[in-house]
Amino acid sequence: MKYTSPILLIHGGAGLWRNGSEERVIDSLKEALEVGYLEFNRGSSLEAVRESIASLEDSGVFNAGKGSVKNSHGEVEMDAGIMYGNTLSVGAVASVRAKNPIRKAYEVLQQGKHVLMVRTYWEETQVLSQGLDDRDTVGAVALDKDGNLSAGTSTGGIAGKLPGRVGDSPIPGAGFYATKLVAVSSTGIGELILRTLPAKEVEILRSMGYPLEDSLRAVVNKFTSWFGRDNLGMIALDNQGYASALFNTYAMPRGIKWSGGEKTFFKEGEI
Ligand SMILES: NC(=O)C[C@H](N)C(=O)O
Repeated sequence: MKYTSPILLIHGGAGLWRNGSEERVIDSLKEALEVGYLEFNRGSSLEAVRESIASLEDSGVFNAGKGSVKNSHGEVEMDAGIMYGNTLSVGAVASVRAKNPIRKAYEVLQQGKHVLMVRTYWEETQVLSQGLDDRDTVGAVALDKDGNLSAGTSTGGIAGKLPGRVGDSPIPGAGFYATKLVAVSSTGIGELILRTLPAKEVEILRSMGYPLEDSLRAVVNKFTSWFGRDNLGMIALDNQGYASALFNTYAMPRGIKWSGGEKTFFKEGEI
């Protein structure tokens, strides 16, 4: 569907969400939309993406930041990436410990010297583990009033992963991507996403002239035909204000806020 800018679209991860409390998840999405949207008053879409993701990281409800799952050594190692479409600037961190990995990714982008930094432990992270094994990755895409698009994703990865394992989330073209035309954030099984680069594929189709919704659908359908179901979710926004969110899993909590209103969904519902 088409929305009026500024637009902020976020997700809380595609998955089974078996033990997830729908109410807490939706409340956290609403809070993140609120916090992120405020940034449109003072910053660009990049800051809206950073702040909405930082809010989701702090909520403890998702597998990112405070709620990150543990690896096979019982430790937390997180991945995050952020991209500003206008300049194709990227900042990403992989296998790190920090309160807000998305802020560290933003710092890497602002410094402009490198794209991806690994294995830096800024702050010890409290492990929240109990009872919420279905919590999932978070991501955001935004379009500000000047027409600038940004995208970002943050995750604790996959529970029980080997130390040093890096997923798709900090890799541009895989876990996120943004240009002057389109912004995308992916969630799902990193080992499959890394081999197929669905965020970049959406960008390619959209830049060939296909509508955003069709581009996203083609990529998710191809992924499902290759690998089966329960492994991918994506959100995307283009510079015309078209937004879309598709997934092949049981649920993908998601929400959108635009100049005319706000919507949040857990399972069914069209963005
Ligand atoms: N649930 C997720 O989205 C996990 C993330 N894509 C990873 O593989 O690290």
